[in-house]
Parts: sequence; C-alpha cells; structure tokens
Amino acid sequence: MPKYRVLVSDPISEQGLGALLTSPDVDVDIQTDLAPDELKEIIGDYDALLVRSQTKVTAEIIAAGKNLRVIGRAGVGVDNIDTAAATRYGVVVINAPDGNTISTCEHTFAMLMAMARKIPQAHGKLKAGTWDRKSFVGVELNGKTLGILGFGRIGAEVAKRALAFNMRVLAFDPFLTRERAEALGVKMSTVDEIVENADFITVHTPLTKETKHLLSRDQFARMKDGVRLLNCARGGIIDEKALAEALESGKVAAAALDVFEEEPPLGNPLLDYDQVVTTPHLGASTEEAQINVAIDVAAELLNILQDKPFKNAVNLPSLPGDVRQALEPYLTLAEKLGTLVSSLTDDSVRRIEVTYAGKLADGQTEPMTRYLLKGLLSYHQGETVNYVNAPFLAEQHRIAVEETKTTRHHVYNNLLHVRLVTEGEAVTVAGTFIDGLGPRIVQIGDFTVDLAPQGVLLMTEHRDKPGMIGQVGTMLGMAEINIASMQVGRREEGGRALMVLQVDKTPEEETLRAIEKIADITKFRDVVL
Ligand SMILES: NC(=O)c1ccc[n+]([C@@H]2O[C@H](COP(=O)([O-])OP(=O)(O)OC[C@H]3O[C@@H](n4cnc5c(N)ncnc54)[C@H](O)[C@@H]3O)[C@@H](O)[C@H]2O)c1
Ligand SMILES: O=C(O)[C@H](O)COP(=O)(O)O
Repeated sequence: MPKYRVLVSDPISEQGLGALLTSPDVDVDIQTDLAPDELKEIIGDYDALLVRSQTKVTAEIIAAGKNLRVIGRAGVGVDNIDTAAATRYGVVVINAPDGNTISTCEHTFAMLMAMARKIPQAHGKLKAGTWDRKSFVGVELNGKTLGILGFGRIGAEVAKRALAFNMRVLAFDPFLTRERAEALGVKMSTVDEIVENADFITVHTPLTKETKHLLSRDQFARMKDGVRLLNCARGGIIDEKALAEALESGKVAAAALDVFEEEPPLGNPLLDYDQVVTTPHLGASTEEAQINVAIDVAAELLNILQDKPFKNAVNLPSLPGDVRQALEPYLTLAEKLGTLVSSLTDDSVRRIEVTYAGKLADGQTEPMTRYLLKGLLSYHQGETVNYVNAPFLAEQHRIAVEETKTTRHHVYNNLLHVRLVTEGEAVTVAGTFIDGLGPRIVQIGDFTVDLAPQGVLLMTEHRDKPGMIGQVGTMLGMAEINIASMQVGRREEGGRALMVLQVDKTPEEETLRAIEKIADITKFRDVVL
C-alpha cells in the first residue's frame, strides 16, 4: 500500500520519473490539464506536487494542500511557485537546477547564430517560394563583444562557447570573482561597461525585483547602435516596451527571445518585428534535459518523502552532504533541547539566546538554530511546525533569536547552551555530543545533569530533604510506571534540588497531578523527547 501520493500537473518525462513511478511507497497521478480550480480542489489529497513552469502554484493552492509536504520543480525557475507561501505553510520547494543547463545554453547559442545570420527569416521566405539572397546579409560573431548579465550555470556555459567562436566576453554577476573570470577567459565588467561596449548582450539571471527591466530605456540609450539582444532566461529582464521602441528606432538591430513577460505572448507586438527571432520557451526542451531534470527532481522528492537528506531546496539553506553528516547529531540535540527548554516554562517566549561553544562555533550554526526553534515551537504547536517554517513562525510570534559563538569551553569540547527568556523568567538547558556516548543533556536550570535526550522525562524542583525520591517513586510504582534512570542534584544541603526521572511511558494525568501536589515540590514538569 503506497504511503505517499504525488500529483504531476505538467508534462514531465516519465522515463526520468522512473524512481517515483516504480517506488512501492509512492502513488503517482499524472494530470496535466487541470484548471486552477480543479487543482485547488484535489491538491488536499497529495503529499507532493510536481510541476514545470505552466502550473501556477499560488498561495491559495498551497493553503488547500492540507497534506502537502513538498513542491518539486522539474527545472530551474520557481517563479511560478509562491515560495513565500510555501515557507509559511511549511512546504519544502525543490528544483532541479543542473539538468537543463547545457540545453538552455545550446539554445541560447542557436538563437545567437540564428539572429546573427537571419536564418529563421531566410528559411521562411525560401519555404514560401522566394529565392532572396540580398535581404539576409548577416554579421559574424568572430571578434565581436558578447556581454553576459548573470554568470551562473547557463551564463558560464554560454561564455565557453562564445570564446570558442573567438568572441570577447564581458561578464557581470554579483558573485563573479576576478580569479574565476580570469580562469575562464572572460572580463569581469560592470553592467554599464557591458551596456556601452557589447555588440551582443545576453541575460541569464533569475527574474527578481533587482533584475526586472535590468535592460530598459536608459540602458538602450547608452548601447552601441545596432546592438543585438538575447533573452533565454525570463521574460521581464528586458523591458519589452523599451525593446519595441529600440527596434523601431533601429538602435537595437535584432533580438532573440525565448521567454516573455506574459506567456504565451498572444498579441505581443514584439512578435510582429521581422528582426525578432523567437521560440516558445524552448530553452530546456531537449530529450536529455527533460530526462535529467525529471531524474533529479524525482530523486529529491523521494528523499524528502522518505525523510532522507536532500540538497536542492529553494526555501531551506542547502548543506553539502559532508557538512550535513557532521552536523546531524547536533541537529537532533538542538531539536531536543528546544523541546526541553520549552517544557520548563508556561510563560510566552520573548527571546531565545543560543550559545554555540567549542567545536560547534567553527561551523554553520543556522541549521542547529532552525532545529532548535522547531523543537521549541512544536512543544506548543505540534505538527504544524517543521524545519521549513520554524524560523518564520518564530518571527511571526516575535521571538527574538540571539546567537553567540565562543570557540572555547572550559569543560566541554562542544556545548549548545540555550536560555529562553519570557516576560517573567529565564530558563536554561545545555547539551553536548560525546563521541562514543552520543548526545547528552548536561544542564537543566542551574543544575548539572547527564542524560540521554530521549524518552519521557519527569522533572521536579523541590526542597532537599529525606523521602522526596521515595514519595515520587511510590506514586509511579502504584501507577505501574517503570523508572529507567534517575538523576538528582542540589544546590546545597536542605536547599533547592532537582530530580529528573526517565520513565518508560507517560503517566496518566491523575498520577502527574498527584506528584505535583507532593509537599515541597515547587515545580513539576513532564516532557517527551
Ligand atoms: N528558457 C528556458 O527554458 C530556461 C531554462 C533553464 C533556465 N532558465 C532561466 O535561466 C536563468 C539562469 O539559470 P541558471 O541555471 O544559469 O541559474 P543560476 O542560478 O546558475 O545563475 C543565475 C545567476 O544570476 C546571477 N544574478 C542574480 N541577480 C543578478 C543581477 N542583478 N545581475 C547579474 N547577475 C545576477 C546570480 O548570481 C547567478 O549567478 C534563470 O532565470 C532560469 O530560470 C530558462
Ligand atoms: O527555468 C527553467 O528551468 C526553464 O524555464 C524551463 O521551463 P520548462 O520546464 O517549463 O520548460
């Protein structure tokens, strides 16, 4: 009996989806002609949704996906998915960023050459019966300058091919370093330098607030006369109205467009220009790319559904496999400490102060804080909290999160110390990971303890006096609750003391309340870790 239901709502290579289609854990439904309302109506039945760029995964659809855990995009761009809404609802969004790089780069190059040599126009005329050689004089790429805006996977591949054609390549990307540019034989440039010096300009950025209309009237005015532009990334990076004007004036000699601000671009005036070479968003449309992206997204989707590590999440920081493996024990520890510290107070949380000490301070701490918040919030909010939405929910509850790192600790080689501050009190816990022993809780309040963070914990704060352990033990015995381990500590003889019992199952409410009422018990808590 399959455990998970996956809906595929866009055409995705079935060959590539093999891992999902053959998994006994998964039931896959392929329905590629759903209207938005139909999708909204059925999405509640599925654990995962798999799309390309056609399906608009809106906040409304995500909200209706009561069981939705993951949205997979068989491709790069996730602009058709409301990722902010997915984060709010705790849904992981994954993509397949590598599988269509070469296809899109080759398509860009095909468009570049088709535009330079007017191949589609000549082809159309000849097919229509006219042998016209004088209207289709093109330009060479040899010796020309290509400007690349966005030097990620596709941009860098385009550069390699342009260099092979003896073009000079100028590149701008906020993450491009001089060393990498030099190693690849391209000149690191500013947007202005590209705009003013390039004969051809191609864009390979995502569409964001910053890249929307990256090339617009201002830039066109400063371009070389007769410049040629390409967009095989996302409609809207080049301002379409400004482009039409520049084509009209002759400032831009030609454009090659695979993507549009509105798709399909019905009635878009750009289609009327003879100088515009165009394709209907075909960058990733090769047999190879479609199989690759489907294989990648199917494998990741399966990993997520089966609670295995995954790497291509768009709304979660990605961790390389070895980093994740090294962090794994601390992630569990952090989550358990979050739950434990939450169980120590009834007040509403204002601030959480996390200190990473010793070895822990050297590496990435964000994932541990994320797991800590998940443990902390799910103590009160249960399963609605997960690793995706925990930081968002903490922010929504106005819980300030403060992280401190200190590379040394006088006792432990690594220590995760958590102080939770409420309106009226502050509670503290700490844990460590000891090789060969595993994760340990080493502090509760101001008491030193040594406990494995697991199972049912009963914790009392009481006055140190004879008979306290006996009374609690007797009550548990009467309720047939077995005690697996016990820790006691005190500040001083006759002063405040702590007792932590690890028991085999959670006692009935009646037993818990009876223990709470024992004279001289000042605080009693139970928690499942
Ligand atoms: N036409 C298609 O069918 C098709 C296929 C695949 C990808 N794409 C699109 O191509 C684009 C690039 O894909 P990729 O796989 O190379 O992505 P990528 O993430 O590897 O590269 C994008 C690069 O753009 C850079 N960038 C972001 N903001 C920038 C800015 N303001 N100025 C300059 N650079 C900026 C980023 O730093 C990054 O290096 C995306 O928009 C993707 O959706 C289109
Ligand atoms: O971002 C992408 O991967 C491309 O735009 C491909 O989109 P498609 O899967 O709809 O062809």
